[in-house]
Parts: sequence; C-alpha cells; structure tokens
Amino acid sequence: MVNVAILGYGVVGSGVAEVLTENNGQIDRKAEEDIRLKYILDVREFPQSPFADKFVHDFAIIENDPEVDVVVETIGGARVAKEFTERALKAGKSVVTSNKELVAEHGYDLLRLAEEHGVSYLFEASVGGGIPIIRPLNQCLAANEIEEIVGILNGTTNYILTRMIRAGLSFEAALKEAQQNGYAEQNPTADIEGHDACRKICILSALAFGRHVYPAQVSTEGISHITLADVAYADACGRKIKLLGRAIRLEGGKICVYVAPHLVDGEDPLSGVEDVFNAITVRGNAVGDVMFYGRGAGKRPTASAVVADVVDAAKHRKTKKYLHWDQGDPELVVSPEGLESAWYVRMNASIEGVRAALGEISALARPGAPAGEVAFLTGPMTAGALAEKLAGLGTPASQIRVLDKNH
Ligand SMILES: NC(=O)C1=CN([C@@H]2O[C@H](COP(=O)(O)OP(=O)(O)OC[C@H]3O[C@@H](n4cnc5c(N)ncnc54)[C@H](OP(=O)(O)O)[C@@H]3O)[C@@H](O)[C@H]2O)C=CC1
Ligand SMILES: N[C@@H](CC=O)C(=O)O
Repeated sequence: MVNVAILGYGVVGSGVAEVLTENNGQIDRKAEEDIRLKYILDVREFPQSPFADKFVHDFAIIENDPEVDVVVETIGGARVAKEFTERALKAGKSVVTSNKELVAEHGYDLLRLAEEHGVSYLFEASVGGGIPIIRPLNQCLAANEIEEIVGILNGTTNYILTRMIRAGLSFEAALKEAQQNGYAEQNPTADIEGHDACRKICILSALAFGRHVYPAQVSTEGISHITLADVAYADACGRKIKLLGRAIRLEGGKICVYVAPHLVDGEDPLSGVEDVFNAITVRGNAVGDVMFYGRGAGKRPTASAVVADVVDAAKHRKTKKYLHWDQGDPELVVSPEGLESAWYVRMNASIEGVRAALGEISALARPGAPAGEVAFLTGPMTAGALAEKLAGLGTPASQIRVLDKNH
C-alpha cells in the first residue's frame, strides 16, 4: 500500500484527488501497488468535498506519519511550498509537484536533497500541464545532444491570444475567461508578463543542457502590449502571434534562452496551436524535430501528469527515481541580443522613411488603420541593428520577432 498526501486543494490538487479516486483500478495496476489518498492539507475547510474526511491543517501530521510515502505539492509559490517540500524529503517521502516556480528557482537544491534522502522529486506537470515532456526529454531523447527547444509554454496567454484572434475579444475579457477556466496563476501577471513561460523554459533547459538555469538569467517579455492591430497585421501576412519560450545551443557551449512573443508562419505547426493547448518542439542531433502537444493547463490535464508521477514514485520506492542536473553557471546563458531574425514593426512614420532607413521591407495593411500608422516586416537583423536603423524615425509602438527556426 502506498499512501499519498496532497498539499493544497485548489485547481490542481482537487483534480489530483479526483483522478486518483476515479481511476483507482487502472492506477493501482500501473503502479503494481494499491495507491490510497490519506490526507489533504489546505488552509480552508471543504465540508462539501467528497474527501472532507481527509482534510488536515497541520503539515506536521503528514510529515510525522510514517505511512505517508508520497507527498503531492500543489500549493504553488516558492515559500511555504519550499518549506513543506524540504520537510517531506527530509522525512523520507517522495515529492511530486506541478509547481514550476519552485522547480525553476530551487530545483537543483531540491533534487540534491531528494537524492541525499533516497527519495524522488518529480515534476512532470510543471511544464506543459498534461503533456508528457519532462520524462520524454530526460529518457526517450537521452541519446541526443539537444540543439533547440521552442514552444508555446503558457496556456493562459495562448488562450488569450486565440480569443483575441478568433472572437475579437479584448485582452482583459479574454484574461477573465482564462481565470474562470482555472488556467491562470494566482497572480496572472506571471502568465501575461511571461514569467510562467520563463520558469518552464528554465526547467526544460536544465534537463536538456544539464545545468540549472535561473529565471533571472533569462530575457523575458510578455504579451501585455499586444493589440488587436498587431493581431490583424500578423493575419495579413499569414502569421499568428504566439508567446514562445526558446532555448538554443550555441557553438562554444553557451545557450541562448529567452521568452518573447513571435510572429509564427501559418505553415509552422506552432501557429495552429490554439486555446489552452501548448506545444513544444525539441530538436535533437540524432532524432531531428520531435513535437509534443496537448492541454497546457487546467484541472484534470494537469492532474493527469501529477498522478503519473505518483505512480512512478510508487514504483520506484525501492529502486529510486532520480532526475539530475548540475548547479547553475552565471556564464552559461546568453540573451537573444545577438540572434538575427526578421521583425514585425508597427509605428507612426512614413513608409518612404522606413524604406530609406531599412532598405527592403514588406509593408502590411489592415482595415481601419489610422493615418500615419505603418506596419512592415524587415529582413533578418539583430534587435540592436533594428533599433539603430529606426532611431531617426521614432519609437515603434510594437516590435515582434519573426520565428525562424534556423535563426
Ligand atoms: N492551474 C493550472 O492549470 C496549473 C497550475 N500549475 C501549478 O500548480 C500549482 C497549484 O496551482 P493551482 O491549483 O492552480 O492553484 P490554486 O490557487 O487553485 O491552489 C492552491 C491551493 O493551496 C492552498 N494553500 C495556500 N497556502 C496553503 C498552505 N500554507 N497550506 C495548505 N494549502 C495552502 C490554497 O488555498 P487558498 O485558495 O485559500 O489560498 C489553494 O486551495 C501552482 O504551482 C501552479 O503554478 C501547474 C500546471 C497547471
Ligand atoms: N498558468 C499556467 C498554468 C499551467 O502551467 C498556464 O496558463 O500555462
């Protein structure tokens, strides 16, 4: 018998309780053990919950119960979640989490702590919600040198962009829907400003390149400045705007890691990823491109990944299952400043002035554009070169990188 305790009965934690209970027979068969939910820790009471008899409010009960083998941490954040995770690992319990903030900030230390105490620290749900990506990257692609990872890593922002494009909703209205669906973080700024995607690309980079990558090392830009005008111009050139996390192995061993909105070509499979779905392309030097796709947020998809880790932790109680990467290196990660690409620009200027400054460009049109507004696609150049060329014309209202996977 394997006893499980869930910390935090919110969107994900309640989904974990549901899936563990509903799919109990299948889960036990896969784990080759009986897996039972013993406790749920939350600050609130849930008298109407079918699991009302399992609630406790003191973590020490779980920590001191030798029958608890696996702790599921779905509280979120990097404070109390960190304390409970450390205490659980030190008490010899495996910990499974969906908390990407904690893994991105403290994954190296927590993985070491888990190893020291002979238990597992697993976090399949921390990237891509229900999409299997951590295990495939760590195991199935283990034979490859990873050359690039690029993906839509945040369900909330992809949902917002899709609703703006498909239904013409304002940014605010689309965000409200995402929150009602349980996709957004407690503070949705983390989604909108790209911090959530940043945490996820940090975790994928650490697994792919073998060293902890801290969010502070990663240039991060969100989507709060994207307008319906940009969406319309992107559409006019057969592209979609997507918030992407990207990690590229450079010659000499450094990695370029960043998060930013991109214009993605209509032919690229990433452009067709809509709603709460996420997709991640990984390029290995042996396998080529591999793509992972599925629901990137939400109660049951995320619970699916958490429960898979519970099964894995249960199966590895004796043999142990360790994920591993080395400590971070301040010199490892470089910004995308040196990365050349085409750019989409919207600004107030004359198209003649733009042509004189930039040479060949593709001018874009949209219905209802105000007088004086121009939008265009440039040839390949760095962000610095673009800023230099546009310096005499004014500041762009919007400037978005065009995705070119061959950079
Ligand atoms: N929602 C999603 O789709 C996904 C979320 N995640 C991650 O999973 C984690 C959980 O997210 P989510 O379920 O959405 O968050 P929620 O806010 O819905 O759930 C967190 C729960 O933990 C409770 N809690 C807060 N502090 C404590 C405490 N000290 N002790 C016990 N319980 C506490 C909260 O109570 P209260 O509400 O009263 O504060 C709430 O019930 C986060 O790290 C998130 O980033 C990952 C993938 C997808
Ligand atoms: N807020 C996150 C939840 C899943 O990680 C998202 O929208 O992707």
